[in-house]
Order: sequence, then C-alpha cells, then structure tokens
Amino acid sequence: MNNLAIIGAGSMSEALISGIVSSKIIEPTAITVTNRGNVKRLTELQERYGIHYSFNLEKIIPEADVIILAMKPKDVKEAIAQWKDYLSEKTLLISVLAGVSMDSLQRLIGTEVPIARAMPNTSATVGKSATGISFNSFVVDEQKQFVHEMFETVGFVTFVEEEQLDAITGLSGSGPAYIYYLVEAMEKGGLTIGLDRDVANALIIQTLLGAAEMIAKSSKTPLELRKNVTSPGGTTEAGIRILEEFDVQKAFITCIQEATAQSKRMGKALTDDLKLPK
Ligand SMILES: NC(=O)C1=CN([C@@H]2O[C@H](COP(=O)(O)OP(=O)(O)OC[C@H]3O[C@@H](n4cnc5c(N)ncnc54)[C@H](OP(=O)(O)O)[C@@H]3O)[C@@H](O)[C@H]2O)C=CC1
Ligand SMILES: O=C(O)[C@@H]1CCC=N1
Repeated sequence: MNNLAIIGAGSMSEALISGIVSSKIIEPTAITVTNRGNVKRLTELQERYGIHYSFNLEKIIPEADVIILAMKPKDVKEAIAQWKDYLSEKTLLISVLAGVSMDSLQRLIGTEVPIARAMPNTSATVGKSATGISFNSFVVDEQKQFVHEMFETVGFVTFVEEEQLDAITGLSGSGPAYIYYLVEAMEKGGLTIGLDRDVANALIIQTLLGAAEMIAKSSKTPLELRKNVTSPGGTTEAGIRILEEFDVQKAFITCIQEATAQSKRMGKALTDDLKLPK
C-alpha cells in the first residue's frame, strides 16, 4: 500500500494516525488527512506527525490506495458525495463509523468497492485499541492482510461478522469512556476522603493497570479475583455492599445495551434515509 488518505481529522483519526506513524507501517509522508475546513486542526496534525493535509479531493482520492472514513456518521452522506466520482474501484475503503453498514456505504458510493468496516477505540493512540473488523466480498487477500497489520499496529484485532459490530461499538468502541467515567468517580471519592488529587490519580492509574494485568494474566475469573480482595468483615466488603445497593452492575449492563442500541439506531437512520432493506 503506497498512499493513505484519511477523511476526517478528529479524535479517532488522530488516534489511528498516531499509532500508524509510530509503528512505521506507512511513511508519514504517504498519509494525507483532510476535514471539512478546520485548517488549524490539520496544521496541528501535520506538525505533530509529519503527515500531509489537503483539501484537493480531486487529487488525493484517486491517488489513494486506502481511504479511511473517520467523519461522524451524520456527515458521511455529504462527505462521500464530494469525492465518490474520483474513487477508483480498486481503492480500499476502511470505515470506522459507528452504526453505518457496508451496504449503506456501497449505496452512497454507487459502485462496488472493497470495504472494511472496523470498530477501534481511542486507546489506539497508545497502541492499545480493541478493534473488531469485518469485510465485504470485494476485499482481496492482500487488502485484508493490510487492514489486519494496520489495526494490529494500534492494538488487539478480532475479525467478526458485520452484525456483531454494533455490539462491539457498545462494549469496546465506547468502552474507554466507561472506564474514564469510573476513574472520575474514584478521583472524586479520593478527594472526599482527604487525598490530594495528584496522589489519588497516581494510585488509581496503578490500581487500574494492575487489575487489568491481573485479569489478562491470571487464570482466575474477575469474580474470583474480586473475592480474593474481599476479606470477610473487611473494607472491600463494606464498599462493594454500597455498589450492590446502587445496582452498579445493572447500570453497566444497561449502559452497554443502550450504547449498542444507539449504534443500531444510527445505522437505521441512514438506511431509512437511503431506503435500504434492514
Ligand atoms: N471517538 C471515538 O472514541 C470513536 C469514534 N469512532 C467513529 O469515528 C468517527 C469519527 O469520530 P470522532 O473522531 O470522535 O469525531 P470528531 O467529531 O472528533 O471528528 C470528525 C471529523 O470529521 C470531519 N468531517 C466532517 N464532515 C466532513 C466532510 N464532509 N469531509 C471531510 N471531513 C469531514 C470533521 O471536520 P471539521 O472539524 O472540519 O468539521 C472532523 O475532523 C465517527 O464516525 C465515530 O463513530 C469509532 C470508534 C471510537
Ligand atoms: O460515541 C460514539 O458514537 C463513538 C463510537 C464509539 C465511540 N465513540
């Protein structure tokens, strides 16, 4: 793969650029990013990663071997309309858009092109994304291998049927935000019991890293690991009793279900607009 074009320059786009550039799978000078018109943001990415930016779609689209779609789902219709006429049938499109099906993309483009639909997360920035990927039938082996390698440079990759991507969006696409939310609460809790913010923050980060590594490396289930922390009549038992009273596990389960449902609703809004069968 020689040239990569990235359409959209927001947080997901930067997470991918950061991972790809540091892994050196593609030269920074072979990457061109564009957006709707925010030059300040494009200049920032250019200076930070040594990549190019351009608004010349007539040039960057036909020259690209791979195009990553990284705008919001609500903007995809307008975005594709701007450059679909310059697209070669061999160019691989990689979409990271929540909810948007490959059928919808195909319909918007109007010709049969290879499409990979991926759901990474912003931990790609530090090489720790959890990414689910699906392909349409026009993607050839060499392109599949490239997609695999590219997303592996930014973390863990799993290949799934497209139907599972809404669930992956609800679980791990949005997942970092659930963890940040938990950390916000732990920080606030730390302050109320008299810890300095910096001290609390350092302790929380190490606690999260340690717990994540325990889950990954131990043969024990999370429930067993939790029981190992919980001494009868001790502090953990007292704390967990409060989480149970608030039904925090149910809140997390419902949160993941609702995020998944929202991914489906976002996809349906576009299929309804395009009058595609569900
Ligand atoms: N953020 C996340 O954690 C994750 C996001 N995703 C998916 O990634 C996509 C991007 O999300 P995120 O980075 O958060 O979004 P942002 O809002 O941060 O960025 C969106 C970008 O798209 C650009 N854009 C909008 N319309 C067009 C257009 N017509 N042509 C070119 N560029 C356009 C915007 O440009 P401008 O600023 O000029 O308007 C902006 O650079 C979404 O589809 C989301 O579902 C997937 C996994 C995780
Ligand atoms: O909130 C969103 O819609 C995107 C998709 C997954 C994470 N962020």
